[in-house]
Amino acid sequence: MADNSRFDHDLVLAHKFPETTFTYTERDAAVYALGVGACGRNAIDSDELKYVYHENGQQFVQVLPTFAALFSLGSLTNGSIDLPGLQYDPRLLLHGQQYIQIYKPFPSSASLINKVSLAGLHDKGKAAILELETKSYEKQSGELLCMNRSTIYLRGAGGFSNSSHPYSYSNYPVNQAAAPKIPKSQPFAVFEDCTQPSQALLYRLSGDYNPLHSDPMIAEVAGFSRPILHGLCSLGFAVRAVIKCICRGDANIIKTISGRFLLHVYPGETLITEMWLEGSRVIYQAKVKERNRAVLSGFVELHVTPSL
Ligand SMILES: CCC/C=C/C(=O)SCCNC(=O)CCNC(=O)[C@H](O)C(C)(C)COP(=O)([O-])OP(=O)([O-])OC[C@H]1O[C@@H](n2cnc3c(N)ncnc32)[C@H](O)[C@@H]1OP(=O)([O-])[O-]
Repeated sequence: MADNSRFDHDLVLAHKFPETTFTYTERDAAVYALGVGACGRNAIDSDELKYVYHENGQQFVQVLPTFAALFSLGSLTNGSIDLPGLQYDPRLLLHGQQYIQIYKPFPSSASLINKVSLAGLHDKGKAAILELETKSYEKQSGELLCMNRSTIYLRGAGGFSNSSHPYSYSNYPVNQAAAPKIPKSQPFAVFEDCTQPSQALLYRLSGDYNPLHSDPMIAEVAGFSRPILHGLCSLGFAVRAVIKCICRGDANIIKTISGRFLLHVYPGETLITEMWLEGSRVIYQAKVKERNRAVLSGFVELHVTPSL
């Protein structure tokens, strides 16, 4: 049992995060797109080539909406977070959820200013849950580009408050919570995609260097038979499926992305994304084919109701 006597929720809550900057280039956008499987099955895929190549030059490449999630990585060091009052074993950290609001399409390169705040902190007994909100502004125009809310699941770090009244703080609307009800009906669309055995090694080059995704010994300590895929990589695969099957390749109609990581994915496994359309909201669930287990579920909100 972890010693959480030094876990101080008031200290965590009082922490003021410094503003950080994040600069990316066209190359970063393309490396990210390859990391989440764009063009992985077809190098000339007309919906996806635009994220890695443009005939008039790299400055015209488009940026996937899930690229936004990278902007929030500045709060982490090697995939884990260090805050006064926060007591946990970084090897047991897992990504629980991600919520992204997109306010305008991303330029192919940009310098951003990130304003980070604590959006939630919960004692779940066996785990602590930390939620960080990152608002990213374009440095040049000062315009708000997107907001990320990352939920970090700290196994073994719960039990820091009175178990009859477990501590729970959040400062955002409940309807933005990530787990939608999966419809019982047949999915509107289904998309199957293979992750590569090297997927996590490629994805980490986009900035999440947590060794859980690359080091067999660390993965074993964390309770896995081998390194696991980044949650945000699985999210990238699932949202690509939505862009392809529902948005007809037009990612600019995506307004909000939400996902809850239900179970780990091993690089090399096949992801089957099932999608249901409810007006302008797409509910999705991704399963690993080899284990027939749901690994990710969430929703994508669109600016328009697609005419299909
Ligand atoms: C961040 C950057 C670093 C990146 C790292 C990665 O990519 S790692 C790779 C990517 N990530 C992964 O691979 C992680 C995959 N996911 C998992 O392995 C498991 O879902 C788990 C270990 C996170 C939780 O399982 P479990 O059996 O221990 O949980 P339980 O069902 O007993 O519920 C306990 C409480 O927690 C709540 N809650 C539950 N799940 C989530 C969630 N995802 N999210 C939020 N909350 C969650 C649940 O509602 C309940 O609260 P309630 O309702 O009582 O108030």
